[in-house]
Amino acid sequence: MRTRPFARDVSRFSDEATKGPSSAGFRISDSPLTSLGLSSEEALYVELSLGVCLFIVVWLGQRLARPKVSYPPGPIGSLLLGARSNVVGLQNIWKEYAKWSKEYGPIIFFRSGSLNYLVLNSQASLTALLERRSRIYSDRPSSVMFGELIGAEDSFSRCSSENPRFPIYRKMTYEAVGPRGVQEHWTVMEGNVRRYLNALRKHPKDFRTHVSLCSRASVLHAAYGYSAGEGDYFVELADRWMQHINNATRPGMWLVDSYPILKYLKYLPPIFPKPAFLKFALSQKKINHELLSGPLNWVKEEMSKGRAISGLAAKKFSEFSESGKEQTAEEEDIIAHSAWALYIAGADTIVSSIITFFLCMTLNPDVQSRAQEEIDRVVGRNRLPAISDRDKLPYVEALLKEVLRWHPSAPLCLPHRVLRDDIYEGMFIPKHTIIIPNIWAVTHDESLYPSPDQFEPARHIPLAPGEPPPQPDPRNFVFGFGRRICAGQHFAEAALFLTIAATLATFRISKDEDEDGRVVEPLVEFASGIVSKAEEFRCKVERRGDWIDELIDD
Ligand code: HEM
Repeated sequence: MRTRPFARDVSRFSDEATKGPSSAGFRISDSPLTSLGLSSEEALYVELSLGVCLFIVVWLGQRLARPKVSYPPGPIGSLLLGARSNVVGLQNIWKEYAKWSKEYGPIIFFRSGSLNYLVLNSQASLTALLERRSRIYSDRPSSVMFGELIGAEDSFSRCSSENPRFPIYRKMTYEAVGPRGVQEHWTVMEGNVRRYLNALRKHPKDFRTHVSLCSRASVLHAAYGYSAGEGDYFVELADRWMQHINNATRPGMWLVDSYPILKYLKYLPPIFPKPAFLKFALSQKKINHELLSGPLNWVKEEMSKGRAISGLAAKKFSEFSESGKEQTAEEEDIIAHSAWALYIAGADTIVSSIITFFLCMTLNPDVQSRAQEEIDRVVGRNRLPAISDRDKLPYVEALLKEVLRWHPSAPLCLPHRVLRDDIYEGMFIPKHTIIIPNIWAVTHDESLYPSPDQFEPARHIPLAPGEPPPQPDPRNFVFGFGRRICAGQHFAEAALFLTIAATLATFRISKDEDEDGRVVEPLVEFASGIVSKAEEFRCKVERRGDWIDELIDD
């Protein structure tokens, strides 16, 4: 491993340097070389030459002491842009990365400007690095775009693992939506699911809009105790934010991150047109501010009127006022960012998975019938499935896992960064390399999931009672890794189960027909971006019978 043995002594040297030559008591005429008959100028030249030789010897020694390892294989790309030119602009880049494995192996290294990237395409490398070495692999890449230009470096999902805020964020969200905290939200989720079913009954073609409102309403309530309704401003704002940012967070997207000098273009006089990346930064900054402060101001206003509200933000504000401690601006900012993280990270990921579920049901009528048969048998037709039914519905549970596997809503996870130089299987991974965990490649790895493109929930059901399922649980990958694992996994699973089970209990999803009665095949394509959703596709959503009206009436 490469070490820097002199780094620790730097402060000592700089201390002496600041004292200056007189305090160090050193004068050129004191040099022992002058006693050998050399003039003071000659002594100075000799000493400088010796210094340079010593530096070269130490530098060479360090390089030779470094183990003989090479970088992992990968594409080189163009001279100026590195492999950035190979990745930016490609659709569904996770598939391209997975294909690269055939040429380079499961671990791929490439450069773009000043940045190094490492794509991990295999379960083995993800587990070995991001799980077992999570202490050094849980950092996030710093970004000129999202840091200096937008000012989001301290936000939860972007902050460094060394940022003192990081453990506080994790603790706050764990309390709010971890295995115990999530139970407080079940009733609200069930209410939102019932409203969603009602909307679906009235306007089945608009299922995407109903799914989006249902999921966003649940996370808004968990974060701020806010109840969202149709046409809600905060729901619309989060949708706008997602559309704006989803593609913008792709690794290698911003040239200013690879070439930070470009940031100085912000000082161009106004007569020059503003470059597109600066325009993006400005509008993103504005919308971030609106999202961060809007719902939080609503919480403060409600609390100032003496109204009791739930949610992470109100709970934390109340804890401060009850303790009698003055809350600092920094503490308020931490609460704001924790609540914001739930609001932002939570909704679109759930929406993506539920829309994937609609697509899978359109394509796989047999799977749908089998799940409905299980629900009818276990839950009956007199009530909607509740969270307490989850253990009793193994096929629905397997279907949920298969939705997460078939199209993970965050196919490339969020990027991690390694804090120091590392070596893995004889390959050198330099400090600050950006790690791209290719979740999609793992959930479509033929050796783990035979026929990976087929939607087959049975792969998650044990062949005999008490045995483990035949194929790995995709939840071990789709929610991320190590210390950065998704903070809302328990919340997400509960929301997904309730929405999927209730939809199956009450509606039938099938292929649509055109005006001439011909079957329309649904489009099976997914948008690129950090959260990837199925593109618009046609399907038919019908009530399973009149009896469902009684179940879903408010
Ligand atoms: C199907 C639903 C969801 C999926 C597939 C998902 C997936 C992920 C993934 C892959 C990451 C990155 C993990 C890593 O870097 O290793 C992540 C991070 C995160 N997720 Fe989720 N997520 C979902 C729902 C939610 C929900 C409902 C919430 C909150 C209510 C949430 C909150 C977060 C937060 C705060 C982070 C950042 C964690 C950090 O940086 O330390 N997620 N999620």
